[in-house]
Amino acid sequence: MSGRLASEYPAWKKLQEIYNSDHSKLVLKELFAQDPSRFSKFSKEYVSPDGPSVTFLLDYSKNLITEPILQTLLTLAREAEVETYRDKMFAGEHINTSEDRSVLHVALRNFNDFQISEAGVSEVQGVLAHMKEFSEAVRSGAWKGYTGKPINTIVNIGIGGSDLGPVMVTEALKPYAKRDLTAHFVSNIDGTHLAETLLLCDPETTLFIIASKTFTTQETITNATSARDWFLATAKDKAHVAKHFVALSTNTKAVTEFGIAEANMFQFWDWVGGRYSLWSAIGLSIALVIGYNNFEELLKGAHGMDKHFKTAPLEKNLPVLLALIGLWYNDFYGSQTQLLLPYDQYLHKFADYFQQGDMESNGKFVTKGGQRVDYQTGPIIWGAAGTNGQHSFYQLVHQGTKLIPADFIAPATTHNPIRSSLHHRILLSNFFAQPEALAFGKTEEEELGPNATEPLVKSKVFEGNRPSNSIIFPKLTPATLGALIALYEHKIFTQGVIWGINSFDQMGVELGKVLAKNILAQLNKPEDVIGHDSSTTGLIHYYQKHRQE
Ligand SMILES: O=P(O)(O)OC[C@H]1O[C@@H](O)[C@@H](O)[C@@H](O)[C@@H]1O
Repeated sequence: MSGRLASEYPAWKKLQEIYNSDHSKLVLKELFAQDPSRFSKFSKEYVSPDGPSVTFLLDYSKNLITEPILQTLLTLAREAEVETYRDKMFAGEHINTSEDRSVLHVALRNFNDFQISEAGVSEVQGVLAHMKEFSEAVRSGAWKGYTGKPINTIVNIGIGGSDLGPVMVTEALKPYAKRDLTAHFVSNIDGTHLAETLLLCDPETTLFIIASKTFTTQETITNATSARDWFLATAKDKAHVAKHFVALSTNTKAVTEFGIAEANMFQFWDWVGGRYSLWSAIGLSIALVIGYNNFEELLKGAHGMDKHFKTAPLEKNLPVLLALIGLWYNDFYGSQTQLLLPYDQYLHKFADYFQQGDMESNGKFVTKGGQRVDYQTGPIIWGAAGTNGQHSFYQLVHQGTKLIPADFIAPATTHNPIRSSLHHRILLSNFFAQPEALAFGKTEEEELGPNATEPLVKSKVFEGNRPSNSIIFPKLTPATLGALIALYEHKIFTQGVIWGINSFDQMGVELGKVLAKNILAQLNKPEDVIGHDSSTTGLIHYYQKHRQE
């Protein structure tokens, strides 16, 4: 039953035994030498079941696994009832127990395949139709600003899940963008973020999209209020707000109180988690930038992966395989982090996006049953795009003292084939070379030359045996991106079920918010600063002494 300690499952204990007795024998160079069919055994092609064509190859052969280890990991998934919990999610059961909510981002991209009865699900199509109509009106120029000019700039104001998804996807799908519609994203409460953005905007031609599930988030409401003030300083009449401000939210009351008419609100529901919300009305900025039809392709690509996750047997289920391999390093090898390395400049926000997606979902130390876990849960996610990382942090990945599993992700074809795709061939040669170097390294013997000195030779050794997955797909299309995002979403889900935690709440973000609110009320005068430790008090006093308003 999910909510149990993962360490209690028989397969977990078996994995620990295997690790203890065998891990020093798991040497990639030898595993590949012993088994010429290792690649075909440990790689799988995903082909979308229907809808827009999506294919990719997942090669997981460069991992420190054998067939028996993989089988034991799969047994662990079965003991943790991953399939049952997956089906509960798709059925709309309230698997987000702490908030008593269902978890239904899959319902946002459901094209009549899954029967889900939950309040709001039947409204999804209506909101999509509203998004289509609105985005087409803005893109065509039919939607006019208060002086009759068409919109040429959009500013999405939101934070966390109401920012990162739209930012990542609009960057990733830039080749599909309407280039004369500029999109900005303001998230940080730091006034610099808004101020610098407004310098690039004209009130007559700018549309503000206020994206907030709760519509109470301090950063977003403060930024939205300041943006409205800026707009009204020129537009004067409050009635003009209707042409320049729309809201994406579950909170109709707060939206209308802010001054945005219900007709300009795009609804979603409490069963959409913030970090799973780009598929909902939160995706409006995506639809505006790449067009509604491309947005729908993104949804369909994700839906294809949902069907795969829902129906493929565990041993062929790609999100499950990624989850199990990641768990092997996280819980038995003691790996603290997981790299996401897209060799595609358009995916330069992919790791940022899944920092929230993974770390807010699985950064939990208590099971659903309230027990403190005695094993590691969610990994630290990090990464960078293309070869940039190679010239900065890869040194540590290759020769440092830590084991850092990495996912390499790349398209076979570029959207920018300059110089007959020369750049892309160089990029991909690195995409192929890095996992090879990580896995197989370079020995002292290979390094010995006529003038070799001992320390120099040692410093040039690559121990190798550093694991990675590689994902390669034909081209970065909206549907392919949708499938890739859903792949990682379901990986996170699978790991969360095995660890017995609730991947769908985020209690850990609350304490800081409460403390900041209290401190904000004390910032005026030194004598107001009470109830803190000496460090916090000292820091606030220093600020009060040096600030200039
Ligand atoms: O969309 P709103 O409600 O403004 O929330 C924005 C973000 O707030 C944070 O504190 C987290 O809870 C995130 O999961 C969420 O995406």
